[in-house]
Amino acid sequence: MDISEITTSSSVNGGGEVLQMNELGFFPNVENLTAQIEKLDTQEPKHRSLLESSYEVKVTRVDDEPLLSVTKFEELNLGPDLLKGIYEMGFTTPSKIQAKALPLLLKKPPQNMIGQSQSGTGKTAAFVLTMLSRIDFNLKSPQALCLTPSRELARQIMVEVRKMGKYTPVITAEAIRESHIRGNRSRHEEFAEAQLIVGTPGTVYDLLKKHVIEKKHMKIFVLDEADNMLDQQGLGDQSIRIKNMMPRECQIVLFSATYSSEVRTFATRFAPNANQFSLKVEELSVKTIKQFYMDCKNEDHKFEVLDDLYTLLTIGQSIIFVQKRETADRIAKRMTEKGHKVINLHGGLSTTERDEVMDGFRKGSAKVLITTNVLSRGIDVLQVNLVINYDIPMDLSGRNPDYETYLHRIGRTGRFGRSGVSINFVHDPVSWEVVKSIEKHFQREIVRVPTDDWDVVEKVLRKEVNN
Ligand SMILES: Nc1ncnc2c1ncn2[C@@H]1O[C@H](COP(=O)(O)OP(=O)(O)OP(=O)(O)O)[C@@H](O)[C@H]1O
Repeated sequence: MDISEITTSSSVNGGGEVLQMNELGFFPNVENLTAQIEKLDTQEPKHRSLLESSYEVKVTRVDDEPLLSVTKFEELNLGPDLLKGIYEMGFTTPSKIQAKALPLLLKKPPQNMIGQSQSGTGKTAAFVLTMLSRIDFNLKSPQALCLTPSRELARQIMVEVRKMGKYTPVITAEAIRESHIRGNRSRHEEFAEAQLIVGTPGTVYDLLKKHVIEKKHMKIFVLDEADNMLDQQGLGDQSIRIKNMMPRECQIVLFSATYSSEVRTFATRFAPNANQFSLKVEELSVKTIKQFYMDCKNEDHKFEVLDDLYTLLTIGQSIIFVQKRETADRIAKRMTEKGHKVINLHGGLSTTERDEVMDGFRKGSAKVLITTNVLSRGIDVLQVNLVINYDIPMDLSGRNPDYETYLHRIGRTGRFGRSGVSINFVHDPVSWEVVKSIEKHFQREIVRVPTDDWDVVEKVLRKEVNN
């Protein structure tokens, strides 16, 4: 392909335009950056409250009763012990997904749910509250089970469970690979009493099979990041096997920010007769996350740009996503050699190392985290105001965009109405085409920032990040 003239069949900037190679590489010259950024600024007011936010959610109900949406947590008939926990967490008002989904989730008899809402909008609290309110605290046996794709997310959800359930007598257990030498209590003892379990599918399946986790009293089964958990190429088999072990009357609750159409079809079989929440594709990306790209000349230049970015700019807390573990290790090593303080997390580390790295990042003792897709979903660190896609997320072929992963990755910033910035590094025609496809798919502009004018970059980022 002649990369000096790339024709896009359609783009959000207008279809069929011819994009000229610029002086730095292959990529189009954005005529007036300032104008572009000003245009972005007018798209959505900053810090719009989530409750007031304009995105539309389509609700498909299993019964004909009018849709009840609450404005206060008190309207949900939760026990005073749960309300106390919620308020202590600083949750004064339910978010949109909580306001609409909780009345359906808490219904008696229970109904299944396939829930969707944008990243960082409070889906966790919706299913955690449901799990906690379904438990009979007098019965010391597993009653609520939540599966997640990563140990980091399982641990994070458990923190939310323990905060929310602080004033309840709930007994909890994490079903993730063990990272410590166990004390006197065996896993058998721990799980025999645990009422609410959060874990990853491999470990949960193992514990169910060995009857360490008893299943007969299970009342609610939750899949967080459900599209990922049902993915037939990945965790789908294990999730299905686990679901088949649950009692028939168990409530099935699925939540994610994304569902491809195939996965949604499968989800409706997995959770039959479910109330469904769905978002239009153009509503999927959070408006307070500004999306940029930097056109690098080649793979090596990407590293130079990264080094410059962290040398010349003051950046708060940030996550750099790469496609492979080896890249994470390599970039971390090179950044450290350049004097940057970075940490690195991927599936090749031991569980203890993973926990230490994540805990350090959450505490803020480390500001720059280099990682793979293992942390692309669900991780909630409110201070993260910049996400860098050092490698653009692509499918296994390495040529096509992985739209869902893109959305989840950039969703690690801009949590719960906060503003955030994402920067995509493009370095060849494939990565450029992929970024253009992503822009077109989500119908949200991805604006070029230069790699050679750091004053402009600083101005742009400072403006967005400090807002
Ligand atoms: N009602 C609320 N009031 C204030 N803060 C809230 C409320 N609900 C959730 N939050 C906070 O918002 C942040 C994002 O919530 P959460 O992690 O549940 O998002 P999510 O929708 O699950 O995102 P993702 O799709 O990335 O997993 C968390 O820090 C959470 O504590």
